[in-house]
Amino acid sequence: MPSPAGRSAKDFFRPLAVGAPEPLREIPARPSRAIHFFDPSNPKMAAKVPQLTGTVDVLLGNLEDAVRADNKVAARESLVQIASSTSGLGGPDGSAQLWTRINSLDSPWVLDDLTRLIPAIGDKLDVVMVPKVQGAEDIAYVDRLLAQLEAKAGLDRPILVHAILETARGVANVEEICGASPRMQGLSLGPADLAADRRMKTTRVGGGHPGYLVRQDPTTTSDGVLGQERPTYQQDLWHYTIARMVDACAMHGIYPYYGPFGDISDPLACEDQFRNAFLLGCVGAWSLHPSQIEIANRVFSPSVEDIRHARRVVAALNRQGGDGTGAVMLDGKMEDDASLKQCLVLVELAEQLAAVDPKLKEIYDAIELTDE
Ligand SMILES: CC(C)(COP(=O)(O)OP(=O)(O)OC[C@H]1O[C@@H](n2cnc3c(N)ncnc32)[C@H](O)[C@@H]1OP(=O)(O)O)[C@@H](O)C(=O)NCCC(=O)NCCSC(=O)C[C@H](O)C(=O)O
Ligand SMILES: [Mg+2]
Repeated sequence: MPSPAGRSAKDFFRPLAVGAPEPLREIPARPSRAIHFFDPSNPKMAAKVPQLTGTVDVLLGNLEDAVRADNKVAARESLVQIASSTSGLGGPDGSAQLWTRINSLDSPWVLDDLTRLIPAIGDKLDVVMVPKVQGAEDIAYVDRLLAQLEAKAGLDRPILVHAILETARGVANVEEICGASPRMQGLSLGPADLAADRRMKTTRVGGGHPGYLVRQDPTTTSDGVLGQERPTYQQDLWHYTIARMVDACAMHGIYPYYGPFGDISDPLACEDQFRNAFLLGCVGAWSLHPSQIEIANRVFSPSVEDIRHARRVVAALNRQGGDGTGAVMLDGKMEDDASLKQCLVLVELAEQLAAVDPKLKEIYDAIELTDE
């Protein structure tokens, strides 16, 4: 059966242009806890890039929304200059990955974004983020164009594609978007555009809303008097979309991310939003301001307690049968093959992060298990 993008299984991993690099069979699990956005046309932000390179997993030169229309060309040119001159940025050996967010596919800038960036800095660019993706057809367009540009530039590794989920149609088509190309690296939630497209009645960039709540039922005392206290509980506006995104990504072996949290002055609520996403299966989030990098790095790294517990479960199941099967009691709780699999997700993530983050490696290496 053809894939949604129209390719049969046998052609799925064929390059889309003669001379283009072979598509990857598996998307590498490169740490990307914070995708840090900067406007390359803003001299102050551009000047901060070299010092951010050692502190963040991904630096993203943003060309789309938040870049003024009269700065689009300057942003693109500045990104070329930054990528060419910043050591440790981008490419297979970069200490920080280099991503860009191109303009939307219906904009007057996107064609020049791709035709300028790929020949100039295609060897440095790890991922191209595509905004406002509606369906597999949008990915197919970018896929073919990238293949042609890669072939022309003589690149030897494929540039990956990341889609932002920020239209109602995009959400409806989320599974076909994830499976549209072997270039698909992941998805981010774009809560601001999605809210507008859905005609939600919010005015924020991500996060919760005090009006979206559940109120406790009225209580009555034994003599039938109505209680005064009716606590309310704020609900998560984004739970449904993030859960759909996580399932679609997991099904296709690619990575889900929470997007932006616009209230820079509320680090606590930002941390909560990021943590909800982490617990639901996301691997990272966007950082819009340098202060959000530390929040994302911390939240999307498993805690010492999580890793200690996960290793204890692995050790307990191994002690029992040697092959990790069966069931054991640990701290009064049953642990079996399924909890072992969850623990392994955390242990593997810790190993991947420790490989790029020496401080974290030291912390994880120092964890002692007391059961043996
Ligand atoms: C939000 C900001 C406009 C705030 O900027 P500013 O007022 O300058 O903040 P500060 O004075 O606190 O900044 C301190 C210094 O840090 C530099 N800075 C600020 N932000 C960044 C950054 N992202 N990268 C690098 N450096 C940064 C400032 O220049 C100050 O420097 P100095 O004076 O020399 O000390 C600003 O942070 C900003 O514009 N951030 C990026 C916004 C962005 O990318 N938005 C787009 C993504 S969200 C989106 O598109 C919505 C989504 O698509 C959806 O639909 O949901
Ligand atoms: Mg948007």
